[in-house]
Amino acid sequence: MIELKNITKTFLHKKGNFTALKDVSLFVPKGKIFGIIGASGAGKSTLIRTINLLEPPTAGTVTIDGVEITSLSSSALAKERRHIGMIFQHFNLLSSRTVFDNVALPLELEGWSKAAIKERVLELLKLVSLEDKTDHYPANLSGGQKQRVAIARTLANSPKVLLCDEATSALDPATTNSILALLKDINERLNITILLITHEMKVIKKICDEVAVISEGKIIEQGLVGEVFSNPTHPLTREFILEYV
Ligand SMILES: Nc1ncnc2c1ncn2[C@@H]1O[C@H](COP(=O)(O)OP(=O)(O)OP(=O)(O)O)[C@@H](O)[C@H]1O
Repeated sequence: MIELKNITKTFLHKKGNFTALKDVSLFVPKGKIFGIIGASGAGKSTLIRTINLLEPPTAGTVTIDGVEITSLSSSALAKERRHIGMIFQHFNLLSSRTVFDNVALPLELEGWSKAAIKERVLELLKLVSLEDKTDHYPANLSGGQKQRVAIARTLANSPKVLLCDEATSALDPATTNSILALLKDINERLNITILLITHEMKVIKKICDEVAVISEGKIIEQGLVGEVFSNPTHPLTREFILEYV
């Protein structure tokens, strides 16, 4: 479903270039939850941003559901991007819009009718258990509620893939668990493939089917979560597991 082949990303600067991703290859099967774990500065954010080409790779290809998006024109890419949802650590909601209007935004941009928007937004808010907050503004919501709004908004376009950029890192442990449970529920109910990045092994253990460990821009280990936990081959993977247990 998501295939990265030989992705390299070099940031070009006058003071010197920096290669943040080095020959990264990954395959995320349809309907699975795939986690990428790494320490600060390992290249996680850069990697997840290359998947929807927010950060175009310097070399390598990205293929989503059979479409190699790295070779598309900008108009074709804009169309494909609608199938790729993304949520962020700091939610990225519009503070001047209510919960309802935040979720409605992608549908307004697609030219949906008012009646169809209302039906869809209420359905999405029910899915994330926020039916009672439609008229609230983001400033009056908890962190977990804000992330639920962001999830509902990104699901509005019925994406095939959901990218989660440290989606629970700003949340307390109980709220983290409820958001992870929601992501698992969405994955199972809507069959959406999820790729997430995190610095916490408990996130991987809780919902991921497969995991890759990234260090200094390279994937140093990957496999099924159960197998990597029972038989880690790289010292850094062992460190992450020890922090978890
Ligand atoms: N625009 C940029 N120009 C130059 N270097 C960059 C740029 N963006 C990221 N980097 C560098 O690339 C490396 C990887 O950064 P990245 O943000 O992907 O790491 P990360 O694993 O997500 O870290 P964190 O968990 O702290 O967010 C870092 O050394 C960072 O300084």
